[in-house]
Amino acid sequence: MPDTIRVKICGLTRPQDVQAVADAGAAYAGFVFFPKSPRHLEPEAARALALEVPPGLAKVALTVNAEDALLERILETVPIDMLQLHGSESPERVAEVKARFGLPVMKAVGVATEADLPALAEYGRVADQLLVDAKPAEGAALPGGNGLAFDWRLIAGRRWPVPWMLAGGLTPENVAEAIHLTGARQVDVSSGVESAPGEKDAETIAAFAAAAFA
Ligand SMILES: O=C(O)c1ccccc1N[C@@H]1O[C@H](COP(=O)(O)O)[C@@H](O)[C@H]1O
Repeated sequence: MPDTIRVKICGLTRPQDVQAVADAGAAYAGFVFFPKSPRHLEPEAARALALEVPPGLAKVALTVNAEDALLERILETVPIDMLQLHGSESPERVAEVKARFGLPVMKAVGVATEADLPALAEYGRVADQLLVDAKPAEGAALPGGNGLAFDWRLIAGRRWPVPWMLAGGLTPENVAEAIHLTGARQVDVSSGVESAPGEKDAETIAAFAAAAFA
């Protein structure tokens, strides 16, 4: 893992979002394939955006409990570098997706209390990366992308066997404190850099990255 902070901006929907993410010096650009999300893209639309992504910026496909047919359709259409599994996929399913599709897999794990932490160690044995996100409220429509933070002190000083990203309710205003408290070397944001659900804001993306790198 490089010494500098790596930033992921998730839920890009327009060519200007790709440009803003590249200009901000982010390391990952995320595309959401989940129809309930305001950031959802069909694979053909994602392909057009992915082709605009410059080299060096990794393209991440976010899915939620996707079946093989959807993963196949995405990967046949869109040049993707990493899969982000953001549903209730079991460790066995994570291992299966990794083996079947041959791409690095990042598994999102929701955290609300201490009781959620063992899952991180468990998924850390099968995933290539972990995404430590806030656990959504009971009955929430989306398993992520809700702008909800968790108590970062829960993971202060914790380490896992694979690289991990911090997510959940991050903004330009709080990302430096989140990094300081948790020791995260990678951060992921979606709604915290939007002017409206699904609409990324270039200035806020730049401000987020600058605050993370500071
Ligand atoms: O962004 C979405 O629409 C989304 C939909 C379904 C699952 C996850 C989603 N986003 C991921 O959620 C976290 C936190 O987002 P936020 O910054 O709190 O809005 C992040 O990892 C996104 O990749």
